[in-house]
Amino acid sequence: MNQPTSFCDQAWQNNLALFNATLELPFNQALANGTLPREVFQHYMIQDAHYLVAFGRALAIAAGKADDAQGLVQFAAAAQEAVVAERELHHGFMHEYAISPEQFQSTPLSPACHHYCHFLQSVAWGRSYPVALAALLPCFWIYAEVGRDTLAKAAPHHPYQSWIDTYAGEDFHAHVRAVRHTVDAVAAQADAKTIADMHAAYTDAARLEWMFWDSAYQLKTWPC
Ligand SMILES: Cc1ncc(C[n+]2csc(CCO)c2C)c(N)n1
Repeated sequence: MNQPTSFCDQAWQNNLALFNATLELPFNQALANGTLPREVFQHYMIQDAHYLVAFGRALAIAAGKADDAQGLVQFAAAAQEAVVAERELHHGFMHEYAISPEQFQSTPLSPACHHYCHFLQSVAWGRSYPVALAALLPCFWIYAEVGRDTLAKAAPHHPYQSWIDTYAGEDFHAHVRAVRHTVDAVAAQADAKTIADMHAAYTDAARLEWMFWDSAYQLKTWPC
């Protein structure tokens, strides 16, 4: 008998067109061929540094909702890593791109970043552990797959090489496999309503990943 499709495999299939559209975004095309304007990467870096803190907070809340010690430890560690990654971004790219701490602090979240941050935190606070994990999964998984795709297409002597190496690297991919494994284990215990809510949360987050890059490429700010 065939193995039933896991939650993660099903979510990936359901959102494949959206993922392919993500790879086709001008931001990701230009990131791969090294032509992404410096101003766009700077804008993205500032927004992403804001995002990482909100993402870390959502992970910490999900960790507190874990129904076993393994989930607690896994997502508490991921929360710490997200914030450590944020500090590394500050000291690395922020320095390289001459973004001062004042410039970072005084730049408001773009509408897309604001939406994604608030979505993650409202799901983490207000929904069950399985639904919170499904909302957090695209952040890991889509970045890993975009990282691999970008590495395959990347021009030599790339200005954003360390970004690509972070997300295309085996360490990060092993981390993503571990998160997927936990999400599948949690989904295997969940009822049909919870699974449907998990799929909806996954798609919302995958769309917000698309919007985050699109917004960064267009240097979007608040209209008024
Ligand atoms: C908008 C946006 N989405 C996802 C990531 C990737 N990411 C951020 S934190 C983290 C987990 C642990 O470090 C991962 C995978 C990003 N940087 N920006």
